Parts: sequence; C-alpha cells; structure tokens
Amino acid sequence: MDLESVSGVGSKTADALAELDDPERALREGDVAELARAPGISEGRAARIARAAIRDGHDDPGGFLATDRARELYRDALDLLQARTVTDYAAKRLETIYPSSVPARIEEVREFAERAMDREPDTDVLAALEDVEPLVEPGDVRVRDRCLATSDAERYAEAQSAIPEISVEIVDDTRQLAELGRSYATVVALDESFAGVEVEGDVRVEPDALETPADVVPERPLAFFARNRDRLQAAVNVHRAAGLDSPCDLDALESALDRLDEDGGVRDDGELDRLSTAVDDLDAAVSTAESVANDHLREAIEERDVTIEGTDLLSLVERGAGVDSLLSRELADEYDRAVEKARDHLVDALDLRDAESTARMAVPDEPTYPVDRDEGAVSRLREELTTARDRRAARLKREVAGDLAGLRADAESLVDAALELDVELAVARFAADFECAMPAVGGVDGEPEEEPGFAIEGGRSPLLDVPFDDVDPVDYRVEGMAILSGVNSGGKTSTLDLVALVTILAHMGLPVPAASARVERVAELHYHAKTQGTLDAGAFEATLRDFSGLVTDISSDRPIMVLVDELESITEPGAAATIIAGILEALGERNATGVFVSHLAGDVIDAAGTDLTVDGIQAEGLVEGELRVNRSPVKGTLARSTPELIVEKLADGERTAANGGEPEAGAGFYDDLLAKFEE
Ligand SMILES: Nc1ncnc2c1ncn2[C@@H]1O[C@H](COP(=O)(O)OP(=O)(O)OP(=O)(O)O)[C@@H](O)[C@H]1O
Repeated sequence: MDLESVSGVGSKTADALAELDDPERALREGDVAELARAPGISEGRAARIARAAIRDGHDDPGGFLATDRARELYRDALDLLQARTVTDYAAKRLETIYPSSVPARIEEVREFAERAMDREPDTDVLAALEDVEPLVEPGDVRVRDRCLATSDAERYAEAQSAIPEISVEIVDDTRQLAELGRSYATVVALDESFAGVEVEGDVRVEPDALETPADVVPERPLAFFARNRDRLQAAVNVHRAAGLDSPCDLDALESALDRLDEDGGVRDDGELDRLSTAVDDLDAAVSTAESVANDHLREAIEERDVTIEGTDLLSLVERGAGVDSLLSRELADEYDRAVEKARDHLVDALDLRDAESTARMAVPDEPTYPVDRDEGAVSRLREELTTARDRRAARLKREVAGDLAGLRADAESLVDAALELDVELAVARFAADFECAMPAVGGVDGEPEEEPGFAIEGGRSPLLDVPFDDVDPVDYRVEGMAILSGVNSGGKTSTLDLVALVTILAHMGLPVPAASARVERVAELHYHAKTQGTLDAGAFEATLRDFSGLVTDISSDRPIMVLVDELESITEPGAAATIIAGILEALGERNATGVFVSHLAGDVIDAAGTDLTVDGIQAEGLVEGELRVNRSPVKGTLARSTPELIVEKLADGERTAANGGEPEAGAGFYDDLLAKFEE
C-alpha cells in the first residue's frame, strides 16, 4: 500500500508512518495508538489520518454532514461521548467514528458498539484508567561505565552505529586493552585476536556482541520499561480491575517493573544500595574516622602526664624531632588503639566487607597528630567500590532486562487494550446515561433497504436545556417530506435536533437515545437551522440556490435527508409560504426524506399544488395559563397556534363572566375572533 495514497498524507507524513512496524495494518484498522507512535505524529493528527484511511478503505465518498448545523450536531454527539472517556487517547480515538452511508463501515462500528454496550463501567476500572497513556520512546541513553574495544577501523564505525549508547575505543595491543580495563567497569573486546588474553578487570572478548546490543547495554530495553513504568502499571491495574484477558503474565511483568527505578536502574537491591552508599559517603566517613582517632588521642593525651627526662628532652630537641616521635615513644599503644578505632569506624559505617583491607589502609600506621588519611589508599578504595557498584548494577540490569526481554510487544498490547477499553466504556456509559437503543438502519445488518424515512419511539434528546430526567419522550415518524407545525415553544426545533442526532448516531454505527428507532440510510444530511432575522436579498438568493442544488445537483442515487427550521424567517410571510411549498414539492419528487418546521403550515398547504403531509405538536390545553404540550407530533394534524389557544382561553373567560358561570357560545369579542380562526 502506498502510504501517500491515503487522503491527506503527504510525503513527510508517509516517511514518519514508514517507521512503524506495520503502517498498512495500522491504517487499515484505524489504529490511532500505533499511528501516533510514528515520529512527530500527534494523537489528533493520527485520528485524522486514521479517519481518512478508514474512509478510503471503504470507498466512502464522505460528505454526509452537508451543512453547518449537521456538523455542529455531530460535534455535540462526539462531545457527549468524549465527556465519558477517561484518557485523552480514547477521546481522540472516538474521532475516527464518523457518520457514513457505507453499510460495511456502519456494520463495523455497530459490532464494536454492541460489544461496548455489554461492558460494565465499573468505578475501579475508571479510576485505574486515569493513569493509562500511550507508551512513549525513551530519550537517548548514554552509558559511561562500559566500552567496546577494537583494533579495526571498519569495525569501529560499525560498533558506533550498532551500539551508540557507549564509547568505542581503538586498541592496538593487549597493553592498551589492559589500560581500558582499569578505566571502565566493563570492556567488551570485539576482536577474535584478543581471545585468551589475561588482563585485569572485567574485560570480555565477544566478537558477536554487536548482534545482541541489549546484552551489552541492557539499559536500552530497561529505559523503555522505566520510562513507561507508570503507564504499564496502570494498564496492569486496568486489566485486573476489568478482568481483561492479558497478553502476558501480569505478576511477572509487575515484579520486573517493580525492580526498576525511574532512570532505568535496578532498585531494592541491598548489595547495590550498600555499594552506592559507600561510594557516596566515602569522604564523609573517612573524615569521621579521622575525628574518631583524633578524639581518642586527644583524650588520651589530656589524661596522661608525660614525664620526660631532661636528657631525652634535649636529645629530642637536638634531633629536631617533633611530637610524632614523642607520640610513637610515649603513646604508641594509644596511637594504635586510635587508628584501630578509626579503621573500625570506617569499615562499620560503610559496611565494607569485601574492601576491608583497602579500607583499613586509609588510616595510616605512621603516628601523626592530628591523624590524617592516606589519600592514595582512599582513592584506591573509591575505585574498588565504584567498580564493584557498577559491576553489580550492570549484572542486575542484565538480569531484569532478561526478565523483560520479549515483553515489549506484550506491553504494547496491554496498554492498547486498556486504552481501547476506555473507548468502549465511553460508548457504554453514553448508552446507559441516555437510555439508548441500537437503531435499525436501512440496508445494514440485514435490514430492508427500501423502507423510506425514519421512525423514532421514545426519543429523548440529551441536548435539551432541561435535565435529561425531565425530557419528555417523543414519538415521530416521517416518510417523504413533512411540515411540522406546532405551538410556540412546543418543541419543534428540539424535535428536528432529535431527528438529526438520531440520524447522525445511526450512521456512525452507534446507539441512539430512544426506546427504538429506524432510520433510512442516506448519503447526506442537510439541516438548516433557523436564521435569526430577515435576510437581505443577496442572502435570500444564496439560500434559494442551496435548495436548488439539493434538488438538481445531487445525483439521484444519493438519498438525502433535509431538515429545515422556519425557512419563513428568511423573507416576508406571504412569499415564504409559496417558496416553502415549492421546495417541499421538488424535494418530494426527488424522493428525499425531510421535515420543514413552519408556523405557516396552513399557508404552505394552500400554496402547494399537491397534498403535503402536515404534522402538529399539539397543546393539550392551558393549565393555569401555561401550555400543556404533547411533545410527540400528531400525524396529519395542523397544530393550533398559540394565539388561537390564547383567544380560546379569553373567550372562555368572557362567557363565564357574562353568563354567571354558564358558558354560552357567540357571546362577545373573543368568541367572534375564535370563530375567525375556525373559518
Ligand atoms: N421533549 C421535551 N421534553 C422536555 N422539554 C422540552 C422538550 N422539547 C422541548 N422542550 C422544552 O421546550 C423548549 C422550547 O423548545 P423548542 O425551542 O424546540 O420549541 P419550538 O417549538 O421550536 O419553539 P418556537 O416556536 O419558539 O420555535 C426547550 O427549550 C425545552 O426547554
């Protein structure tokens, strides 16, 4: 597959995608997590690329959301779903779900959605998802305690590119190799010719080392796991909480992760901790050892009367001897004791087991006051401890890297599965929160293609300005074109929104907020929202052109749904009824499905040359001056207008007042007005 053949993928993006193990699969399956692993590709961009690839894969011409209002409602639907994700990834992944007219695409998402709706959105799982994020590559790793050695210039370049994490040194002979052995904790010689040489230190001859870089630098795999430790731990927690099948042994992964610190080092190893502390605290411990010796000597000297014979004093002065010789002569035992105490302190404080003999040399035998360290011995001790520490760390790293080796692919699947679960749970929560059902869509999953229009039962829009629990269920079905009349604030616009939302979700392959729903499969949804105020002539002309395009430009094998809210607001009432009637007739001839909300339904019928379907959102009467509305449009009924209902209320009052409580028809002004409505 040519990566650049995917819509919107240019050569730069194609190069980035080519770095993935299997970009074709990732594109085919819309795998946003994998696509976002390509260098420089964000999750948002990955979602857009995935959507384009899915579209291409299904030969989907797109263009379903044909107007601004249709696009707005798709965004609203996505927002409702995205508000129910825990991870950013899942929010982006949901953007690959778009309304399509291609049955195979709708079926693909329906299969996913049906699986999702079986999921239990458990609070423990949602809490565990909080810390799951897509895995990331660690930054550059640099290891300074190891080197590669070769005498061959070509091999040198090869080594540099195969294992860039460590230095490569040129060595001409065994002497130079031995020098490296003293400077590095471990030297890996690449030349066969060094086999069998005996040099001090950890110098190995491994001609095949470049083939198994992770053995030389276990830091490489460890850095990946260390960098992603929290994410992996979170994915493990999600698998446990949700009881998901796992691609690997979770306990083994967890205990290997537990041994890693944030920098890819191994933690919780007593011996390594001892050696690291010894190296870090060496200077301080030697200083304390000196103080221990000096304190002991000071006390000993203070307590002691040193008697010195005159001749001895003279000879001491003549020989220019200092206090040292006095110490060695008079206080030899105390000096020895002080030195012993200091050495014991050093060995105990740093817990120096293997390095005890070097450690004892740090406090010299020669008597001096104050007692002073032997710098040479201290630096030998430091070297010895540092080498032991680095060797121990390297061995442990190799061990843990061995445990984690081969787990990388499983780790990726583990995180991907946790993130996918978040996407599924968002759909499950959406369906549960809005009491959704899977709709029947024409030509999808064995549904008949022919049935035109839509039928919604118990539809409750989650987009209303009232709490969802207070939303009245709406039943509404339409075949062909219908005019929807209704009292002011009866819910006409809300009904159009509900029809549009159900149509969009059904074409996305998702459940819809209704007890049940059937939707004809259409290629385009044209929803024209109510325009605020009368349009000027130019804008009116543009709107007419839009509708002319709907009737003439869109090929007849592309079924369309048209929802229009109060088109009369674009022009004068008289002309509006004529125009609406004309558009409705033309759309009807084109076999479009649609609903036009209008306050001029009566005039539109009068202006039309053919029979038009009129439905009405009826007021069931006035209760305490408030309209009581039946939100479900009644088929074939022109709703009475709000003014008519108010006149009726006033006429009732008029009759009651004039007749001492007994209503009598035709008694006054309001009754006359009412009669005019009924003419
Ligand atoms: N199904 C419903 N359940 C509960 N409340 C609803 C429902 N439908 C509409 N409403 C309430 O009625 C209000 C008015 O609805 P809407 O704007 O859809 O009416 P309308 O008939 O289009 O009004 P207008 O005649 O002014 O254009 C909404 O803001 C909402 O509060």
